[in-house]
Amino acid sequence: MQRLIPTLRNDQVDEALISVINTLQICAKEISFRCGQGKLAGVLGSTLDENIQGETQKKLDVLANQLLKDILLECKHVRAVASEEEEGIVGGTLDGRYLVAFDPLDGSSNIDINSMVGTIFSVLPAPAEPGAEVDMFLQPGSNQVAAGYILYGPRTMLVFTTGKGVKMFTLDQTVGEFLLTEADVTIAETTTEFAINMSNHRHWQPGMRRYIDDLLLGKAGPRNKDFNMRWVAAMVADVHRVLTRGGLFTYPWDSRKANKPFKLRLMYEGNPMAWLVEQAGGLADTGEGRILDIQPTDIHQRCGVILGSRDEVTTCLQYLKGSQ
Ligand SMILES: O=P(O)(O)OC[C@H]1O[C@](O)(COP(=O)(O)O)[C@@H](O)[C@@H]1O
Ligand SMILES: [Mg+2]
Ligand SMILES: [Mg+2]
Repeated sequence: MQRLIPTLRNDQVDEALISVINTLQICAKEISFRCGQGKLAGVLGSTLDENIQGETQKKLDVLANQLLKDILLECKHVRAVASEEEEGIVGGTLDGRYLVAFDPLDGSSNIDINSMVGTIFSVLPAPAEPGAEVDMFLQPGSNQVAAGYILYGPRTMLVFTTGKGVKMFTLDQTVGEFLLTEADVTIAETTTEFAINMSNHRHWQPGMRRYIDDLLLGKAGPRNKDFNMRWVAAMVADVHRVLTRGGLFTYPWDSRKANKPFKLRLMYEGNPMAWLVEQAGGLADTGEGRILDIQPTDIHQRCGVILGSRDEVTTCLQYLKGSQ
């Protein structure tokens, strides 16, 4: 099985970008080890702090964030990093060619129950002139040069794209290396599986309610087929399932909080996952357009997410537009 660096070289990925991805896989092994240790290393539970998103930070959120920051900023090709857990950006090498945005630990509520969590990353080009201001990060997802995630599950996996399809690597614990286990991931066009937090049903827009209600009617309803539902409560694991066996994943608009109609963050969750899904032949939309086309105005902004199997996403969008 092929190792990470030779695979990247085969794809003619730029050496500086290879170095950034290599740095990310070093972080991944360290975070994977800490997740595996759990209580043995005293890393479970919450801190007394809240992050910039107003959410309680878990000890592992803080630890993973610190590790990624420290290790990435040592890479001379990294100009700056932006994290879900940091208010502003953190500068690195002033003439570094890349910017890295990350969700250090996605699915934090799963940490203490020993369920799946992951790290999501997005690499953007830095502007030609040296410097490090927050505005550099405000680029649409279509500008990404690499994006992916590390899933800390029963197996630790590194999944990414550099614009040449989606590749999956599995961490071989015996040699401590990521080995290529899926060279060209493709999402089936049709599916009978969906993922949504059903407890928010009463807060969705009417179109989304009608779409999900029709899925639940199965063979007895207008869709004329039975659907299965899954919800891991970690986008990284739900998207991994979609990439592996198809499906639709959505965290749509909801009316619970007037000032926070969306939950998922564009730069750390929406964009990297959208690019992966598109590279695997699927669709990724906000409900009003392609996620990758959004021009960000804030590094912490949130967006609606509907992604996965092409035909199912298209059908969902038709319900939202009231044409179904
Ligand atoms: O708590 P809910 O409504 O099930 O939301 C789960 C969603 O929240 C998230 O966990 C947010 O990620 P963080 O753990 O990084 O805050 C997504 O990964 C997931 O899809
Ligand atoms: Mg997250
Ligand atoms: Mg997180």
